[in-house]
Amino acid sequence: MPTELRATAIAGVLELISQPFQDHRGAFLNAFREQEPAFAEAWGDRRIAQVNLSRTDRVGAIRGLHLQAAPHSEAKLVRCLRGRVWDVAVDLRQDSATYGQWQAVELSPEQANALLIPEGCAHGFQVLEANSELLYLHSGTWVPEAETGIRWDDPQLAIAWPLPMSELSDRDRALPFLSGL
Ligand SMILES: Cc1cn([C@H]2C[C@H](O)[C@@H](COP(=O)(O)OP(=O)(O)O[C@H]3O[C@H](C)C(=O)[C@H](O)[C@H]3O)O2)c(=O)[nH]c1=O
Repeated sequence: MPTELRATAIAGVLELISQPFQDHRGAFLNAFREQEPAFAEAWGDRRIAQVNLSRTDRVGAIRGLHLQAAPHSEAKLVRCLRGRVWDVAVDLRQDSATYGQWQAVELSPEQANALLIPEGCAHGFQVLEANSELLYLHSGTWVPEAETGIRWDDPQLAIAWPLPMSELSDRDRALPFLSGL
């Protein structure tokens, strides 16, 4: 079954929904296939420069909202391998009609979905099930000096996180508000 591509209200922020191949042994999923139309349309001719995994244990924990500043902007394709997360993209492209808007999608292995966060959009997520694990495909390499982001609780964004925030890194606590960018 082909992967379905679902657009959101933010240009370039796309949900990809796949159909795992199930049999008596378990399941098999095409997590990325450059020649499949949905992936070709979503990822285009970007390269896969880096693949990351992260595990976040506590329900309610938030990571983000992060992006790399130009010229190190990168796209991310994010998939939940274990547990369940509420995944958020925030449009920070100055010239975008949806600047300052956010979109969220629940990711889980059961839903077999992934979220594409394009260059210029910040990414973050909240853990809905303990010990949730994410897989990231990055179109660019990590450049620590280019790392930036905005506060998860920015009043201008008013992101409707589903749970009370239970854990946050010191770095994320110190991120600026949109008004401070
Ligand atoms: C992103 C990254 C980090 N690191 C090192 C830096 C730290 O020593 C450690 C944890 O990094 P950090 O606290 O930035 O991890 P997260 O808070 O999960 O950040 C990520 O989570 C948000 C939601 C994202 O979208 C990005 O993928 C990324 O910013 O891994 C690396 O070695 N390579 C990397 O590519």
